[in-house]
Amino acid sequence: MLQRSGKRTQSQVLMRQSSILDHFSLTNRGKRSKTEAEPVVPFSEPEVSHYPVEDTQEHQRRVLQNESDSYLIDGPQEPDTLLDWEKKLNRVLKKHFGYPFLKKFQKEALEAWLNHQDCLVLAATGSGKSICFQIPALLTGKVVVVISPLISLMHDQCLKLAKHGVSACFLGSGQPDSSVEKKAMGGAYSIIYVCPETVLRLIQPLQKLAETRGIALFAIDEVHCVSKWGHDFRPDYRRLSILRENFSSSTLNFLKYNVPLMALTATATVQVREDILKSLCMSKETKIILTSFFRPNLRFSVKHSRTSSPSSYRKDFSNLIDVYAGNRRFGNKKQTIISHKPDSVLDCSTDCGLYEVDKISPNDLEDTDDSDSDKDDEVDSSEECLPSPSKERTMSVEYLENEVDVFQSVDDWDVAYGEFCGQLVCEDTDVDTEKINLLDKADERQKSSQESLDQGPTIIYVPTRKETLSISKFLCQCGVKAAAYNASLPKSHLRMVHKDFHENNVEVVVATIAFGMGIDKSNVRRIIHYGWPQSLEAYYQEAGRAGRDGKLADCILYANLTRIPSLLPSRRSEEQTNQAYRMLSDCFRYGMNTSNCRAQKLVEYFGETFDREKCLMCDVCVKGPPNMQNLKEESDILMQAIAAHHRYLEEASYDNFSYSDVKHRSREKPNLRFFVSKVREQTLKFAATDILWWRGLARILEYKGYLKEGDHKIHVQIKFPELTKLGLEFLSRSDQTFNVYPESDMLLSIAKPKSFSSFSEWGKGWADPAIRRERLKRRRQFVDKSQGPRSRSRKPRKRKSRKQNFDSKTVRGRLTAKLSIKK
Ligand SMILES: Nc1ncnc2c1ncn2[C@@H]1O[C@H](COP(=O)(O)OP(=O)(O)OP(=O)(O)O)[C@@H](O)[C@H]1O
Ligand SMILES: [Mg+2]
Repeated sequence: MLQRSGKRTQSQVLMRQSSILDHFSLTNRGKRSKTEAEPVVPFSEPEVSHYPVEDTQEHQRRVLQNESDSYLIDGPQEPDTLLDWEKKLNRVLKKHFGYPFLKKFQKEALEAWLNHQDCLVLAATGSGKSICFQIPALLTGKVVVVISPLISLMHDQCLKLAKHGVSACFLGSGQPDSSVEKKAMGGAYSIIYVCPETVLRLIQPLQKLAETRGIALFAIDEVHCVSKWGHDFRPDYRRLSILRENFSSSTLNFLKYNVPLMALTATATVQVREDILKSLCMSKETKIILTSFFRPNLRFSVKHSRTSSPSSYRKDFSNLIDVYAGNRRFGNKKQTIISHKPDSVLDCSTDCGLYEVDKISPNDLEDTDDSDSDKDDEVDSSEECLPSPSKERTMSVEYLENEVDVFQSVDDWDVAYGEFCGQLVCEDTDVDTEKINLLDKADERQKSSQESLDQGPTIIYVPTRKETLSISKFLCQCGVKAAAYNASLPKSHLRMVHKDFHENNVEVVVATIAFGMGIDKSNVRRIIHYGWPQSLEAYYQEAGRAGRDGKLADCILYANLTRIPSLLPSRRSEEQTNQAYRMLSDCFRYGMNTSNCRAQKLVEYFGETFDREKCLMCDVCVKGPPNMQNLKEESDILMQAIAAHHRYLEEASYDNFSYSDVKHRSREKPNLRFFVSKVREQTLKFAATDILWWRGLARILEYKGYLKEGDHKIHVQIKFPELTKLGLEFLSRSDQTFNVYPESDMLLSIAKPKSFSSFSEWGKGWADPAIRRERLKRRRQFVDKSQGPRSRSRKPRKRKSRKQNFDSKTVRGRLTAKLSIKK
């Protein structure tokens, strides 16, 4: 029975010196003989129950025998054993995980837990956060409840634990499977993974579990999902404050201490951290364990690409194709790339280079479009690649809308519940500690900047579902074992791709963000982002799938650097939209950066002070920044145009721009393009300078605090520039130099002025006074001629009327008119 106890204050609780014994005081547990042989407990795939429900007690006894270190469970403990808990930890670590020692942050997290403290662990992707919450179960024999956002993640972790001899189960949010759930609540598993929706439903049974077997810890993994300011907000995570309320010593009188909360993430900005602490009602004494987010073995780079067509694919993936398909392409072309078990849903044949999901019943397809009208012209639809006529549909590009996966859904697989019984297997851990240590040294990293990568798979992240199919199809046609992964594909397919990926049967997974969090495969060698990510949090989280064995890995972002990225569609409040724009803007700036070490930019984004000068491996560190340029003249002229328009300097000496019609036009909010047209009009020298270049300069000026956004909204790139006070000061200092590194878009506009111009040649011509005069002259002649009898087709007349419209209404039209009047 659960009883309410008299209230005990937190300070009273904290006054008592805690000891490890407090954690080991088990209830309802019979003593066991140390000589008893360890049972061999079979490991099961999800949804296979090996123990009938009534065997729960017996099962629990066996689990405890198998998993926990006897001296920790059975008293009485000798004093030296208690003091030397580190030794015990190391023993558990070696026995179950095969690691020689704990990392510093892991030890700190465990110390916080031993002190009954809540703790927030912020550590890099792949640093080993999971062990922080897994070990308490092994040390105490109590249960650890882990709240996790995805079935796939929970499944993978249970599977790993089973191999490490730890029993675990996962409870998704689908139809409850009473047997697994009941056994879990009866204490049959050492670790229970549960999605937030389900844990909210299970509060009472969990309270009972806390009284019987005991709950050592609530771990909230991927805790950035709590925050509205994060990149992966889940409303159900926010309701997890219920854990603090319901598992505190003041609510449950059998508890001496609150059940500690351990929250963990690899991607939380300072704002997100504060939100987490508040939203989960974590205690004021919460220990914050902050380790470096820096991953010394990841080689970051950004490349320009249109990322939109097979011609871009050919160019951008040629290296990848060489790496994986080099031999196969020129060797035995007819070989079967993947030989699967007969029931596999995946098949890949090089005959047509197609990796297709075959014979998927319509019921399996969710959120996909039935019509074939949504054909993608860019995708090769040669006959052999088309789905065979069948009542059952074949999955192919034609059936997918150009939809996006905005977040990873909890039920990303076709299983909702699973149980895994621990059986120790000796596993080779891929972690090359020596290599990691080497890569932590600057000179070794510098050497690695040119090194080629070891063998291992690649993940390509794309924004839309359609691209997952078109790119994986393209790669398969080139002989690469590639698979698509997006939330609209059948869940059985997704599970199979996971399996094949982990078993090294797939070389490249082309995925939306649905294949993000929790992918813990040690030897992923490349993470390619093909298109702008929506935030640096998401980018770093996904990039973190690479090089988890500590060896060198590439993280390449291909993006169209000439385009301002847009937000992917999603339901957002106004506040969330602003935040989403802010995050996208940070991401855009990361791509535009040409002068700062990429790794430095990334870790500083998460509030870390980068303690070394550079990573020495990223594209910026290797190539070095471009030449610095003194852009004082260009900045002045742009800012003068802005200042003149906004009447800041109306009577001042900057009357190069005599805007008599400022008042008239002040109702229109002038954007950057407008000011650039002013500059072009006034200064012959800049008549042909591309808008891209000015866009870069405006961004730099905004970053320096000289310009600000004029419409008080958040844009990815400054849109309606206005001068700040600082900008006015800057403008008034004529002697000053303004040395800056041109950014990516500026460099591109210089390197390829034509192809990256967002003004047409026609438009550019209007900006050049000489060309404009010539054109107007020709137009007058044309008009004179056309006074006579004429026979005209409809099209030119239409064009003319559009032009007239343009002339009378738009800014450039007015400029033209003004100039022609002057003339
Ligand atoms: N003390 C240790 N010594 C060596 N390897 C370790 C240690 N702790 C964990 N690892 C290894 O680190 C890898 C990553 O662990 P884990 O999945 O817990 O990372 P994570 O920090 O949770 O990453 P993510 O943020 O991506 O979820 C695991 O495969 C594990 O084998
Ligand atoms: Mg993790």
